[in-house]
Amino acid sequence: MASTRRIGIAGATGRLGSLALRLVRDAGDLEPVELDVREGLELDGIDVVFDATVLGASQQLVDAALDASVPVVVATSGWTEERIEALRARGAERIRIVPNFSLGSVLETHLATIAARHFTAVEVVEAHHDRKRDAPSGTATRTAEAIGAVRGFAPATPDEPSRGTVIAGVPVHALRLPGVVARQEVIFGGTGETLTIRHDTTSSDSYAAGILLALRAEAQPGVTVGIGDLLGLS
Ligand SMILES: NC(=O)C1=CN([C@@H]2O[C@H](COP(=O)(O)OP(=O)(O)OC[C@H]3O[C@@H](n4cnc5c(N)ncnc54)[C@H](OP(=O)(O)O)[C@@H]3O)[C@@H](O)[C@H]2O)C=CC1
Ligand SMILES: O=C(O)C1=N[C@H](C(=O)O)C[C@H](O)C1
Repeated sequence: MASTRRIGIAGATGRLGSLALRLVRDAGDLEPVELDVREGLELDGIDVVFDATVLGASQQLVDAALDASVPVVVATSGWTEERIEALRARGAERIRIVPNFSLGSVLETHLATIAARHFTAVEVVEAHHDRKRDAPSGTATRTAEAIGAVRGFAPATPDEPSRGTVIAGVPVHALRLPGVVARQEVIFGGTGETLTIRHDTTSSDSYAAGILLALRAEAQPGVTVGIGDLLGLS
């Protein structure tokens, strides 16, 4: 009989962490262990860490997991390409950083990288609930970085404050509003036309399948970004 995988969950009192806690509790093959980064980072007996906290705590947790050779699935936003490259330069192993667990969001970013080959101008507009602590979102940052890696973009009037934060040459605009869960539009501009790729998260239930997929997956060498590989996208 296969053994139960013990999942250490950091941020289990929060919105995403409590969803992960419930999913892991309800899964027959997984067992939850609540971790509080503020109270210490004892990872003995943990098979995989799931992190849904804030960037500073996430960095501490990743460091502790690397020391203890425990794989991590990072849900926390703020892991920019620059921070991920710094992890890789340290030889980090078995870290998966997932900007967004929802299938539609993963597809949106993937489709945007296809469209990026054909357009010379693009902007990203994201909207989230007003309790979100960070801006722009991890998903928008990752989407801009992925688009920017396909080809160079240069926004018109990049230095105007109302033109957003420019990430990898792509202006990113963030809205924070009650009534929204999460939404993102990637808008490409061309000659006489625009192409908008839009994803709406209507419930945090959209994260469930991706979380379980990542927690059950065999940990990959090095640092993996996203769950595209687990969905056959890369
Ligand atoms: N990858 C994805 O698909 C998704 C990612 N996210 C990301 O996950 C993260 C958490 O989001 P969400 O659950 O909405 O946030 P919440 O604010 O609801 O929860 C944050 C959790 O982190 C804990 N925490 C906060 N500060 C610290 C600290 N300094 N040290 C240790 N623990 C801390 C909180 O504990 P306490 O309450 O005790 O302060 C709480 O348990 C965000 O970065 C968000 O962007 C969110 C949704 C989906
Ligand atoms: O805080 C959230 O809610 C979300 N955070 C992630 C992000 O920053 O992209 C993922 C999703 O958008 C929900």
